Amino acid sequence: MSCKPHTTRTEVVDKRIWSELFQLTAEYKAVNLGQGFPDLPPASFVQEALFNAVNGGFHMHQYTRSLGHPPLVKILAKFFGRVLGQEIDPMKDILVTMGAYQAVFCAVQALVYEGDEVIILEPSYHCYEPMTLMAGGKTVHVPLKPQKVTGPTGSSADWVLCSEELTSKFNSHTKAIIINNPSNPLGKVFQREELQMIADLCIKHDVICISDEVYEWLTYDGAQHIKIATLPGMWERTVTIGTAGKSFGVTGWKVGWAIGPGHILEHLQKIHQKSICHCPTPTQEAVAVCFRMEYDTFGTEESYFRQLRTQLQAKRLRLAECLRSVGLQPFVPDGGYFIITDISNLKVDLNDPSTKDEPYDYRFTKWLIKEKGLSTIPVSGFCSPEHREDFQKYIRICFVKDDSTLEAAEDILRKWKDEK
Ligand SMILES: Cc1ncc(COP(=O)(O)O)c(CNOCC(=O)O)c1O
Repeated sequence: MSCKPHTTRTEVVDKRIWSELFQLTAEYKAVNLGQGFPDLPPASFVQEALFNAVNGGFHMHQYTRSLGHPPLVKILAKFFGRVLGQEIDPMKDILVTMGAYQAVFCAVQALVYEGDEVIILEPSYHCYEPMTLMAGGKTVHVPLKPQKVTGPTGSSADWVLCSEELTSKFNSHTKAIIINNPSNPLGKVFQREELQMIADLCIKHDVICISDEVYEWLTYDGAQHIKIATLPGMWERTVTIGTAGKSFGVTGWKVGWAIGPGHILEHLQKIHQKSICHCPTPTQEAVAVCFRMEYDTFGTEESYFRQLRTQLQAKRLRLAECLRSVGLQPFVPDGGYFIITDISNLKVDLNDPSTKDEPYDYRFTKWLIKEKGLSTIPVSGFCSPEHREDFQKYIRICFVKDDSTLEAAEDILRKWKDEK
């Protein structure tokens, strides 16, 4: 064994439940409400855009501009310039990445140095912590706390950010805060007051905000998505991250982006150029076509994003009603792809000795796959060991699925209820 203290940067990355659950889901052919991808085809105009790109001539099959396909960065600058109310230089203020995942990676790798502290609000998307640790940073976790829920249904708005606790975590070592709005897994849409609290602390302590907004178009019941980069003094210190995967229902295309001031983006661009260098040309061309079409209808009845919201709102309601009807307590999300539900009143005999040392929700989700054929995700898997205990009585369920998939899940849950 090497005598050096560290042999790899991956030693700091703990094993997460994800791949194990995906494997079990496949092995048991479970109904998959676990992983966040639509199991239905994208809109026809989206499919046509890729078809036309692939048949658009030889240059569509060769390298394009490393930092982003020119037609794509141009329409992203125009589209988000309008949304952010900001002049955006397509060549300096944008980086196209392999999904939002790589945009987060470039931001953390570029901006977090050995010993820097990064504040992460929990439960949080699972890549933030390992990416920070691999960059030599230190993660500082602030849990969102559930307010007392009266009645059979909670809301993602019941999970609140404690001002005193957040304030206490900012110090001279704090380099960045990563926020996810709307959030995964809670579906929380941050209110202006909460974003202002975060902004005030970032400005006071000269901290960068990495704002993961992949669900930016998916807010329900009139909830408003506010981009923190639009708050006074925040454009110059915010990296705003998005993805075509969740915007156009094409998670397999892996086209994401980071948008922010050139003095920050130049560093992300260097990480990208010295790691993967190029993103695929055809999918970038197709996403550019989709955004040009949406630009003309944005905010009108014909807007695709508005129609997508309506379609997903109905699926969200359907799943919430099913969960309530079988005695579960869902927290109806104001945004995103997922509903979390409290499972503490479900009495099941988790008699699998192989999982006895795992958190309760890990054990429950494995039992649900093996015994009932339904795949979900444990919420404590979105938490650091420090707060994992507080989140072990919830599971995450994806409602962005074909109606036939939702129906299969409803049958399993209702049959289970009748057996009890
Ligand atoms: C908050 C967040 N950021 C980033 C990403 C990654 O985006 P992309 O697919 O564009 O890399 C995702 C993708 N969702 O993951 C599926 C799941 O939680 O089951 C995400 O939810």
